[in-house]
Amino acid sequence: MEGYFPVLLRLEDKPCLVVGGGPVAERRIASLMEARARVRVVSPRITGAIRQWAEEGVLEAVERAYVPGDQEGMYLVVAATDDAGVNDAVLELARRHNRAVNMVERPELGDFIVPSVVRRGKLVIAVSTLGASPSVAASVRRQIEACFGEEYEIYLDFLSEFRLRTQELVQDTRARQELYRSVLQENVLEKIKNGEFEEWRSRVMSQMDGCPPSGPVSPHGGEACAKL
Ligand SMILES: C[C@@]1(CC(=O)O)c2cc3[nH]c(cc4nc(cc5[nH]c(cc(n2)[C@H]1CCC(=O)O)[C@@](C)(CC(=O)O)[C@@H]5CCC(=O)O)C(CC(=O)O)=C4CCC(=O)O)c(CCC(=O)O)c3CC(=O)O
Ligand SMILES: NC(=O)C1=CN([C@@H]2O[C@H](COP(=O)(O)OP(=O)(O)OC[C@H]3O[C@@H](n4cnc5c(N)ncnc54)[C@H](O)[C@@H]3O)[C@@H](O)[C@H]2O)C=CC1
Repeated sequence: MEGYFPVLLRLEDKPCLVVGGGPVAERRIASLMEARARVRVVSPRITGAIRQWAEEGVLEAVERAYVPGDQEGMYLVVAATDDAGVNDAVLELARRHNRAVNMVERPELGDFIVPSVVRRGKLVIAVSTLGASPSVAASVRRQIEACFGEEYEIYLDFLSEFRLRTQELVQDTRARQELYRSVLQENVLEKIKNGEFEEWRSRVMSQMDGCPPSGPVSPHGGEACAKL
């Protein structure tokens, strides 16, 4: 189980097939939908949650045994049945068409494995033990969750906005980097936690807006357009 390439895959609107409709399939479907993939699930039995998603129209559920034609046009495939023969057939056909497959019961045969994930808005932390122990992956994930709270979502949204604004307003690369570094030195996470953030943020952003192009501003709350 070596030689994996960790990536974040863009799946928005991509057709993805999940074969099988048990609890493991349900977990895969939930994360595919979070990535806004177009999910088709094929399985004679489906969990209550999958049924509900189908009724809400957020996925397509085909309630019968898998047939090869189900894979047509699919970008990515999850073989999640409890039948090794079916999972093998899914894998074999997908290989012939260069589709990426996740094999939930013998992951070493598939093309990718699914990590345990912490999401705080734009902060995404994926943990994997490469299948050695999913329980350890979940335990590490819980420890990380305790270290990186919800405040990171607001923090990264702000940094993203600040970065775009500085790119628009400050042409000089060095000045831009200095400005960005100085905002990183501000204790923004603390401000978010103790309720001072919104006021500080609007002050910083309105200083930015009031500046002539190329005029750096100070995020310290000092004078607008002051040189750093
Ligand atoms: C290879 C992989 C599949 C892939 O993606 O290709 C895989 C494989 C297998 N898991 C098994 C069992 C369990 N899996 C979990 C939980 C999770 N499993 C997940 C991922 C992965 N599991 C991939 C490797 C990830 C890595 O190692 O880093 C998570 C992260 C994501 C998700 O599945 O949604 C999610 C945690 C989410 C979270 O909480 O953060 C639990 C605990 C629980 O359910 O609470 C148990 C029972 C306890 C135990 O066994 O540890 C079995 C044995 C089946 C059997 O023997 O019957 C196999 C098959 C095998 O090992 O052959
Ligand atoms: N990757 C992981 O995290 C884990 C993997 N597993 C393994 O994953 C497999 C699935 O686990 P569960 O969802 O708990 O199993 P499950 O037995 O609850 O569900 C199996 C599903 O496969 C469907 N199925 C069976 N034959 C089919 C066919 N010909 N075409 C389409 N669908 C078919 C069934 O209708 C059912 O919905 C098991 O083999 C288990 O060993 C188990 C636990 C965790």
